[in-house]
Amino acid sequence: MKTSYPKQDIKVLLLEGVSRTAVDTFQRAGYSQIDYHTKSLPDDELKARIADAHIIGIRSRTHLTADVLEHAKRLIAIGCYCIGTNQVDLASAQRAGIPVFNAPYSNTRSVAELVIAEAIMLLRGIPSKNALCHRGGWTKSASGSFEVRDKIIGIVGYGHIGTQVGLLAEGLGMRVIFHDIESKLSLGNARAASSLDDLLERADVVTLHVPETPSTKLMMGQSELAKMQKGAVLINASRGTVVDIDALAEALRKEHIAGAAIDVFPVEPQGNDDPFVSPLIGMDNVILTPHIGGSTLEAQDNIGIEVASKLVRYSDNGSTLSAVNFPEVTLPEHPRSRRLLHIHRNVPGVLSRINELFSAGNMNIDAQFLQTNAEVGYVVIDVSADENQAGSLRDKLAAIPGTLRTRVLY
Ligand SMILES: NC(=O)C1=CN([C@@H]2O[C@H](COP(=O)(O)OP(=O)(O)OC[C@H]3O[C@@H](n4cnc5c(N)ncnc54)[C@H](O)[C@@H]3O)[C@@H](O)[C@H]2O)C=CC1
Ligand SMILES: O=C(O)C(=O)COP(=O)(O)O
Repeated sequence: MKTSYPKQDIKVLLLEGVSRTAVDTFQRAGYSQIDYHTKSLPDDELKARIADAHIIGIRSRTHLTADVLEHAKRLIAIGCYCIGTNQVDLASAQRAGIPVFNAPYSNTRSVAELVIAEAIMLLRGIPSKNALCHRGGWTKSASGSFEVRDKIIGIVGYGHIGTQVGLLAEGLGMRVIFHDIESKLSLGNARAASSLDDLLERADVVTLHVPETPSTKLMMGQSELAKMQKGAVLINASRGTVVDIDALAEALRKEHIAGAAIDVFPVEPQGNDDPFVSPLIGMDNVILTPHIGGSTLEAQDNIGIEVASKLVRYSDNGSTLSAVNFPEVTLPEHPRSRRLLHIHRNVPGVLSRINELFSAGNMNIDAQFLQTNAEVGYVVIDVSADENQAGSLRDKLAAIPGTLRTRVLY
């Protein structure tokens, strides 16, 4: 699709080594200005580079705060090449008229598989045995080694990943209980625990699958860890803010918790080769992984295509389907019309001002799509107009009070 603003002038900034499938997807769609980085960028460099980017693609490490977004004067869309979107100030992006897209399921299975592997490893005490063998030691003993069969796995956050973990665990003969703040349909024989405390008191394996939100911040602190059964194990592949890492280190030192597998940390290095610091370093009974729960080639390749396609679709066509912070509008193409986009604060009177503009210009509207949420309204107008008329309409649309952004798409 040929757009009014030439695609070769649209700058795409891709960070954190997103899959090359993302680059291919952009290139195949005609986008050639791709600035690709394998790491996240320090704040200053991020602000400098985002200043003239039209599209940015990040993973979990890059924080797009209100302050950073202030510098993003030309940004039209953000792609999170992952599930979590906590690293983006979604409200600020919305107020700036910038939709945010992610890949809500592409790495779900990868995380679930890792968690199951870790549950088996931890209940067998493998991390310590492995570490000792590497040091030339030998502990051939069944002491502290258990089958997962018939053990209880307690899943905190029974969403996409949590339910997958539950199904896989049940396939291994585990008993599944879960805790969620929403009422959830139990899959298989899973049962809802009556509370988080109830889950912690009963589970042999506690695994966390909640998003980073104010309600999950440090939800596993000293007192919650103390409520876990002596000898139970903890897995965290959600977000580093969910567990009080010092309290966990202490519970492990005291051998109240027998082992842990931790994939996410309160502070993570900016990229490979940067140093990793954690109070858990050196603990033989802890599996430490560098935030790779979702890092399988299958997942990353799919994510690359999925998120880049959503960004291309928005940039080419205006579709915001599956945006996480924005009214969702999905649109058939009307190549014989001119397409104008108008993003505005959701205040009374904007739509009538838009319609007045078109009726005053005696212009035929071929199609109009509108969606609003509490904060923002998004209108797409297909109109029979020539290039000059469309340009002048855009200027008039931009002058309507409450306007956040306006574009002639094609
Ligand atoms: N380690 C890694 O590489 C990866 C980590 N993740 C993390 O896993 C998280 C979960 O992913 P999904 O399962 O896809 O999300 P989801 O949105 O499908 O599920 C999250 C569940 O947590 C529940 N929840 C929210 N607050 C809660 C609370 N305070 N207490 C109990 N339950 C609560 C929600 O109601 C929901 O059911 C993501 O937000 C992301 O942070 C996701 C993918 C890869
Ligand atoms: O999908 C998520 O939310 C993840 O945590 C994975 O993040 P990553 O793309 O590996 O930085």
